[in-house]
Amino acid sequence: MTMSLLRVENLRTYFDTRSGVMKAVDGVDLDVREGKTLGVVGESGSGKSVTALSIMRLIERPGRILPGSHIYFEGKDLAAVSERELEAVRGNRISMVFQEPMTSLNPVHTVGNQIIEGIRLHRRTSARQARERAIELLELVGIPSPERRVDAFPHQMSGGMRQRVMIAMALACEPKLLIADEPTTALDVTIQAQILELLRQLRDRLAMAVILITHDLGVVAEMCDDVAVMYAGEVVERGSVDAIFRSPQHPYTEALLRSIPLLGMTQDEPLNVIPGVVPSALHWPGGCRFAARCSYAFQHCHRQPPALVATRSGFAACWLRGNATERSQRGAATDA
Ligand SMILES: Nc1ncnc2c1ncn2[C@@H]1O[C@H](COP(=O)(O)OP(=O)(O)OP(=O)(O)O)[C@@H](O)[C@H]1O
Repeated sequence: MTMSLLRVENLRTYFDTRSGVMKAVDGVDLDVREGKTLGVVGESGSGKSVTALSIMRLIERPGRILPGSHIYFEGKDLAAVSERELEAVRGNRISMVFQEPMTSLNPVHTVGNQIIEGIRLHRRTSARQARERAIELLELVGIPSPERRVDAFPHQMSGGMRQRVMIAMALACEPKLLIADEPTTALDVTIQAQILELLRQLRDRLAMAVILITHDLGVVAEMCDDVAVMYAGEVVERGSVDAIFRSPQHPYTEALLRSIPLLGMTQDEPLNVIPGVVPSALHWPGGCRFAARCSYAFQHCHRQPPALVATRSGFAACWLRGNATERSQRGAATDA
């Protein structure tokens, strides 16, 4: 059994907007095992990015992480530590790679200087040593002629190369956990595959854990050990990829799996799209949030929210799955 590296419990992140309180993340539990990859999947707006940003405590006003949220990592609750303590973790023990490298890289500095800045923020090294380490990192992420590329500016590189630079920056301090939020969405399909392959190699070589946020269950199948399925600000199912792909217990997971394009399908064959839309984070429905789109829903589903309880594939929040536990006991159920 692999040890837990990160445990998120009852994470709630709300945004106070003019129209009301957006309950973007509303009681999320996650578990990331040491050296393993957790895929976080779900439709747009389900709260994946807000969850990732909350783990790093990068939520800015009007957003707030609510009391009672816990982010346990290396013996600390990151939801409760001081900003100063957090700075020692961020970019050092936990790093993040975002979707669009051009918005994260500074256009007026060379990529080398940006990597060096990251290294020197957390490590006492001379400028020369840091530059050598930057070249080493560029080589590690597969950038050709790193001695020359270290002095290049972001706009002189292709999208794929820039994403490699972002990964190099994230790895500068050999983090125990890398959070990658849709790291390949902005890239061409062939480059996407290369970046995912690079992430997989680096995870094994550096023995780090990865949280991979994606829309794409095909990517989860290839890359991840565990998966958490998010819907409307909650995790509705989680467990090992093998078990959940073989035997999904939540109707939403089932529907997502049915919507994966299969090899050999022609472009004009319709995919199984899930009818209906995700409800608004301003007004989550009172019962199961998926009930309005669920073909199995019965009356009770619309009234009472189901708890996340143990199933044969992991944990699922569905009244069809022997869900006798009330929501107030959710914590106990997820710890079981
Ligand atoms: N700064 C903000 N102010 C108000 N609401 C926000 C803010 N950031 C996110 N939200 C809301 O939080 C909800 C969750 O957003 P989030 O970006 O986490 O979804 P996601 O699952 O990552 O979607 P996508 O796959 O499109 O990135 C959305 O309803 C979004 O509108």
